[in-house]
Amino acid sequence: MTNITDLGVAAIRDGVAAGQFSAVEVAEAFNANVAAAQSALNAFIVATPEKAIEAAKAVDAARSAGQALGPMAGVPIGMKDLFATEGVQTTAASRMLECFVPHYESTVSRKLWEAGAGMLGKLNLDQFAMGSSNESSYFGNVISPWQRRGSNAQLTPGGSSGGSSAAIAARLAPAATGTDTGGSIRQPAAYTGTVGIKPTYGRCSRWGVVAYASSLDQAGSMARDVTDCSIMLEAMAGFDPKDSTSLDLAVPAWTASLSGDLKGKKVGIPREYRVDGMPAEVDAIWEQGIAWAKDAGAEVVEVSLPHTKYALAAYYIIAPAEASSNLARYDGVRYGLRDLPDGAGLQDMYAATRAAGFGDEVKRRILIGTYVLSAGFYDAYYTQAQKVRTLISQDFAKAFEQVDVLLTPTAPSAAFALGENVDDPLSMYLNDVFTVPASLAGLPAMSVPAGLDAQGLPLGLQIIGRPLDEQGVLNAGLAIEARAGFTAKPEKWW
Ligand SMILES: NC(=O)C[C@H](N)C(=O)O
Repeated sequence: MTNITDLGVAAIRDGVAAGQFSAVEVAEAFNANVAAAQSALNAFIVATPEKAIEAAKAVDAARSAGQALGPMAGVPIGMKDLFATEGVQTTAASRMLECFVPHYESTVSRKLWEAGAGMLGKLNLDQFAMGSSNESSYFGNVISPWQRRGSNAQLTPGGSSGGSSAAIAARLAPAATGTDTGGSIRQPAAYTGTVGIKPTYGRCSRWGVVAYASSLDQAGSMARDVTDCSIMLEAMAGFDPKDSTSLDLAVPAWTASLSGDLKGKKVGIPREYRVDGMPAEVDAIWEQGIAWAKDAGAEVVEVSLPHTKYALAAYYIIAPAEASSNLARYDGVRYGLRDLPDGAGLQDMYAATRAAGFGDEVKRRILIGTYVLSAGFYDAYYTQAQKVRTLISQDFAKAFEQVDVLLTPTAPSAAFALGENVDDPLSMYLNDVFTVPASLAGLPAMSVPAGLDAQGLPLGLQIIGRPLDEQGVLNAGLAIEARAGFTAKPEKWW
């Protein structure tokens, strides 16, 4: 029999339901992989093997009693450490929240437990989800299970959901939650040969998710194939009165309607995504993706998204602006770290707490955000960026009059080495060039693994859909997945 830890969400759930193995056996197998990989990969901030076993026992008992099982029954998952989990440390990979143990459960995680999933632990990430490489984590960066052929240089698993992507690729979890503000699900998925979907803004509740940039933050699912991502997203999504931006819409039966047949569909190729200096292999995989879309029956047409070149700049104004406001709550008074130097007054406490509790990248964004919102610069930066955001949304709306989905590379390169961009924030931000436009427009988008580059590293293709058309995105993803036949996995060195 195949190793249990090579199985995905659907296979585990169906195997447990059919009695091929127990949920406890599954949880034990993944718990063992988590423990064995921790010192090498650092994918988890806290492992919770007992939680995984507890949930598995409940599923096994329900099965024995002949009760109906949920859509994630018996599936142990990793939880990005940005989701509040009752009684379990929730850090956002920061010193500020190192000792924060919530008294409540985020809506998304609660829904997953209700669907029968169990928690393997809290996954590492970039601090407050700010970053593209995982190097801003207070708990040390995650190390990708992937390595370049013939090299043991350590690579990034992407970010900010890098613990999630690394854990899935290394078989420490069959699936994991992610959050995506400007690419944090899609880019790590692309770097690790995994699948990740960010749904339409408002599909998943943000209640109980540590806030970064509230008008952009969106939870989503990450797994090893499109079907598994779809199953998990269905369990996570849905209206939540506790989140004022949550969409009051029923969750469609995406998984039951999955189809990789693109006959009658139009796939758009945005001209402006052909940027100078992109590695030839990224271009080549994009061409390959176009051929696969045609093979699946789609008509492929070129479209224009004329304001694309302003997206990155607008994102790195809007996201820090919102972050500077959201992170004002960490003042040492209410919760989180408090640094109260001897004889200090209130202002000194604020300053000392924030100096000690935030890492450099978080401070950089608070500074940028505060600057672009300040009286003299608000119109020049923040208002301009909001106008650009509207233009970008209009570009997409126009393109979607012509086509059903868009196909692009997910990232401008394969995974880079740790340390390579860490002192150069601008080149780090450039990683997000293909992912931020869909974020600014609140559109559903996913990354699907498409192949390996010459160094043996995964490359991903991005599919962007109309608002609320997760189905169209998933179907196009399935069509690409079926043709890419991506089965590569990292060679085990940890
Ligand atoms: N959170 C994200 O979506 C990651 C993005 N690279 C950022 O730093 O904002």
